[in-house]
Amino acid sequence: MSPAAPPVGRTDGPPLPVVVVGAGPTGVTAALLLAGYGIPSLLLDRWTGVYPLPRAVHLDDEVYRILQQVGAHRAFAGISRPGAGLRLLAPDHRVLAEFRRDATVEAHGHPQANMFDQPELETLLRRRVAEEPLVTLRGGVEVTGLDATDDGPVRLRVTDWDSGERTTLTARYVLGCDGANSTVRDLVGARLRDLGFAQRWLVVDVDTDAPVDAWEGVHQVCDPHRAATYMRVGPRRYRWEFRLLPDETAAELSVPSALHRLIRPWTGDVPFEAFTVTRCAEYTFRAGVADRWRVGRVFLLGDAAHLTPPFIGQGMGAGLRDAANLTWKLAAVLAGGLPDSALDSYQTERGPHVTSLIRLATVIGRAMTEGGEVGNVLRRLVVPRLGSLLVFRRKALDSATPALRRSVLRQRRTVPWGLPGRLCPNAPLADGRRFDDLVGTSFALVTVGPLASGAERAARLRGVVPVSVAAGSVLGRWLARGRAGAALVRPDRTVLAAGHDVSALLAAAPTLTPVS
Ligand SMILES: O=C(O)/C=C/c1cccc(O)c1
Repeated sequence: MSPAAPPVGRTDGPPLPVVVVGAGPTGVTAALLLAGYGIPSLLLDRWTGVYPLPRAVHLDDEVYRILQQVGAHRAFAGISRPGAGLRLLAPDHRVLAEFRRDATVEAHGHPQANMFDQPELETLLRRRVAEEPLVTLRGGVEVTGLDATDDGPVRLRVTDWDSGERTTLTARYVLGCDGANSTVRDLVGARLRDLGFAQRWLVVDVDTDAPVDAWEGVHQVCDPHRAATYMRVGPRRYRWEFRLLPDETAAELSVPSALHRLIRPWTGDVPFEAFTVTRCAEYTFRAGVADRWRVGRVFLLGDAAHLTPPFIGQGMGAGLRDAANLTWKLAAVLAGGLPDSALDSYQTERGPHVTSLIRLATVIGRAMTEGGEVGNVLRRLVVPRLGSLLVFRRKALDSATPALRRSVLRQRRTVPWGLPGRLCPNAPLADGRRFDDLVGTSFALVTVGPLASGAERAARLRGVVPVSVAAGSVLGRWLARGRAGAALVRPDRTVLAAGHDVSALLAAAPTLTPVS
């Protein structure tokens, strides 16, 4: 924790630019991204340290790019291991379908699937916070009140858990990243819309140096009698999840003999004593999306805005995607380069994206658990054909997740093959760097061949990084596939606009640095 919060932001001082409530992965990432755009923030959390128990275990290559943007990718490489992919298995563990993930790094510059231990990730993100002068972290405090009007600063009442001292802060914007039971969501009157999925599962985390001789990807056992998930998370760490049947309690399955029976299909003859169970707890996996992600100048991010069952490993990443989507816009608004109304695009863009991933996760969850014996027959027929679904289908240069198809930032409707709304690949460039290394926190204009000197000057004046590529290069081919000669790419790597008129593309780039 930083020694003390700055005095600014109290009601008697100038408002803070941004207060972030919740210092989990989403909140910390949002604060670090804001710092990258030069925006100071105060990060508040109920606890003083990192929550010690494992939760999320996977992120994909798109989300890895966000960790790169906050300078955490090298440390993350040290604590994560590439995942081999996803297998859907029959009750007898025969493989029904396999979706391999690539540990080489073609589209986004990082392995496609990455397994990790969440407390380790949070610890390294906190280390980045400690290095970052623009982020002040205050732990042990709770937000107990919020007054949000549409145009004035937000007033937050904050209570210190130890001393009971109450402070009132003001902020121009507040980001509620305070998780599934979000206080901020309640205080602004937003509601989580239930998407009709609730299943009780037993989550078992294990530490061992005993060999677990299993395929190094995620195993999803489709079995209405005992659906299960298994995956290796780290050199010594393993996760199992078992669906609880309606009449079962977590307690009865948590005793060593019952646990041993459950994990034996993977551990074989290894004695149960070789495994240290670090957590064995019941979770209800739910699906839901908040009705409003913005109320005045308060925004909801991460689990405060949406809940996803874990079956495709996209839960935590969704929060980091929220942070990447919102923070550059907030920076542009605070710099005077975009109107406040541009922030409405946050829910417009992120809502459909996260909803489609939640729906896919629930489809997988149901495919694993429902239908009895008839379901088992159907699964044998249908599951091998799931490869046509997004997330499962990963071709070179494809994104893992859908394009952002709706946005108030774009005037025209996009066409299915078009680049707007898609992520620009983090492709290698002629000088050996990759796209993200060159572009950093700026807008970029990707063109085939160099820009004319006037256009290059105009780009630099607007803070847009020109990226000229050869027609046969990865990005040159990507532009051609999108039937465009140039693409304007936002700092969150999403294509804002594409076409052939470079001046029109440049004019669409907002200012991210203060307008004097
Ligand atoms: O699709 C993948 O590569 C990973 C899927 C995944 C990851 C973590 C947990 C899961 O239940 C699925």
